[in-house]
Amino acid sequence: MVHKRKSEESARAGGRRHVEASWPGKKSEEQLDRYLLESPQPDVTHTDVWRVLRIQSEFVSGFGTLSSTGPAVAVFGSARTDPDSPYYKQAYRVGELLAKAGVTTITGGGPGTMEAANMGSADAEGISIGLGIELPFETGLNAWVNKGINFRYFFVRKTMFVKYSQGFIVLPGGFGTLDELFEALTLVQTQKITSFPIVLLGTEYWGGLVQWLKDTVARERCISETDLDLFTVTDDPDEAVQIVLNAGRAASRRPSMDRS
Ligand SMILES: C/C(=C\CNc1ncnc2c1ncn2[C@@H]1O[C@H](COP(=O)(O)O)[C@@H](O)[C@H]1O)CO
Repeated sequence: MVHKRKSEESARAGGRRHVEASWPGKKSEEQLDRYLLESPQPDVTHTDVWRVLRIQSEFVSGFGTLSSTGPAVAVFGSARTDPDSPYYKQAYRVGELLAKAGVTTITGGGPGTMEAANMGSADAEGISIGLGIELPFETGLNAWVNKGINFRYFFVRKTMFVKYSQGFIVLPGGFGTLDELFEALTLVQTQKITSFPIVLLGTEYWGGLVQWLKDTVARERCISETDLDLFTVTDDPDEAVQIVLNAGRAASRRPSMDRS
């Protein structure tokens, strides 16, 4: 069982959380952000141009805050995972193991799986980063993040996950988790990033998707058979962490791993 109260107190009392950048965002601003992703409309097109500066500043702020990040692994999974769920406990264990190995845990900074991984890391005295996202329904960073940033743009935030982590461990999740998983798979498949381990934790949960990738996606030649080797599936958090750490060590012996 995880020690939620103890760790909440230690995270809060120690004042270790450091939220670097946050944009509270008025409603009208949020609406304009939504327009950015919609088809061009005459009355807001000119604001898109100015919005680029806002996007740019989010990149600058993210790079600035995270540039000192040491070895790190990103942990993903459902925002809705209940503390009683076995997935929650697994995420906690992943964070704990990473911290014990001297590796930073990076999550989306939200509830559920993210909270569990951040808690496991914080309880083991690790560096526990949360890359939060501004949402119409505000959830805020969880209490176990000791270094946090709030992003407005998902695509800026996703760049940070890839740039500052050595691999992804992905627990059961919904659209958000699948988005993060498939972004990484696409980047590795297209060799935009190399030596990037991706581990799926939960054979039962991921089994159907993996089978579909094999039986339909690969068979229809929408991916190649070798693309199925770009990820590993396990039920063991220790093995998941080991796979990512071993791959990281192997990569660090190679001359270049530039993800800029
Ligand atoms: C839905 C709820 C809260 C949402 N809060 C989030 N905070 C931070 N990051 C989030 C949040 N929701 C999704 N994410 C990102 O996507 C992944 C989880 O998405 P899923 O659809 O739940 O699988 C996660 O890894 C985050 O990076 C309150 O229930």
